Amino acid sequence: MTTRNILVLGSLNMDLVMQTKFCPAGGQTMHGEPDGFHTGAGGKGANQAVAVARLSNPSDTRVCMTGCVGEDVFGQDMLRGLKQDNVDVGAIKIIPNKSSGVAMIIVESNGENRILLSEGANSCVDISFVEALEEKIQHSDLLILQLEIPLPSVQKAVELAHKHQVDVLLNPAPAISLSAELLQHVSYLVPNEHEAAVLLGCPETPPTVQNAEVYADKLLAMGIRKAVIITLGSEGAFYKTKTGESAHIPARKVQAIDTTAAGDTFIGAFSTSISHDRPLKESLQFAAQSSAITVQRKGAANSIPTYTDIQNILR
Ligand SMILES: Nc1ncnc2c1ncn2[C@@H]1O[C@H](COP(=O)(O)OP(=O)(O)OP(=O)(O)O)[C@@H](O)[C@H]1O
Ligand SMILES: [K+]
Repeated sequence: MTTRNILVLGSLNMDLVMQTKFCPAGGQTMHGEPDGFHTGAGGKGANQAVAVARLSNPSDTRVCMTGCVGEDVFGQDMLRGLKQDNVDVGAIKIIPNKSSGVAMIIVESNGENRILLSEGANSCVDISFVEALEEKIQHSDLLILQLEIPLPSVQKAVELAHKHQVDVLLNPAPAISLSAELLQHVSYLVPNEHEAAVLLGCPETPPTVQNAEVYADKLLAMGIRKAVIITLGSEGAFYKTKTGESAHIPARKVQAIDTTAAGDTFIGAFSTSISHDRPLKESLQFAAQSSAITVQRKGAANSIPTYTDIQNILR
């Protein structure tokens, strides 16, 4: 059995969530819901690393997370959580006198969210940080990236991966338009429908199952090396490869309770499967199956299923 090494370079954030009947006005102090506060480790980078680790067979896959946290309790907590999930945290840098990235989330009882982000230590993932990772990138089978760290660092990482012929999966979130210079080094581009529309300069008209192939063709034409996979929420996903293979992967029909981390689960499951050279379509079916479990559970990283959960369901 060949061991695969998957490297995730990206963000680590602590979510600080407060539930309240309504938000205080300026200058006002009020109580939130009793027991209405909780914290949860997040950031797309860390969530995707957890997803890969949980959905891999631990005997044949090693997952390494790299990025930056601050010198604070949140940073320590995030490192501890990742270690519990068997993610290698040896390449995460603790930045002195910096706060970790945080998301302050106020959830009103009518379900409306207000979110304030502070990138904190994530902004320290600069070009020199990425240059120091060259050997790690070289010895990886797949590099997973998102856009919650500075863009020049993402560009540098794809260049290093290209230099060492390492496959890159890019989840272009949050959505921005990207240069051909960056996209030409991406093997697998995995946007959701909104990110696909922004990449193509038509944010008002996201793709649907019916016309996703047109969008996938245009994204492939921007230089993607192997495949474009557009996720479509409860409609599943659509993929097209450089060689012309395409299909709609339907989502499983389930009662969704909370779709947070669905996309991260999808990417984690797909990544571990494709890194072991399983067929693309089979890898995407595994991804759809895994994320269908995530949407049936409340929460973010804690709602991502494990390899054993999937085995039990299949049994
Ligand atoms: N309601 C649902 N029922 C079943 N599967 C779902 C549902 N929503 C999402 N999924 C699965 O999760 C995958 C990813 O979802 P989605 O396209 O919403 O990603 P995303 O927008 O990146 O998600 P998020 O930002 O919430 O993590 C879909 O392709 C689908 O397979
Ligand atoms: K969830």
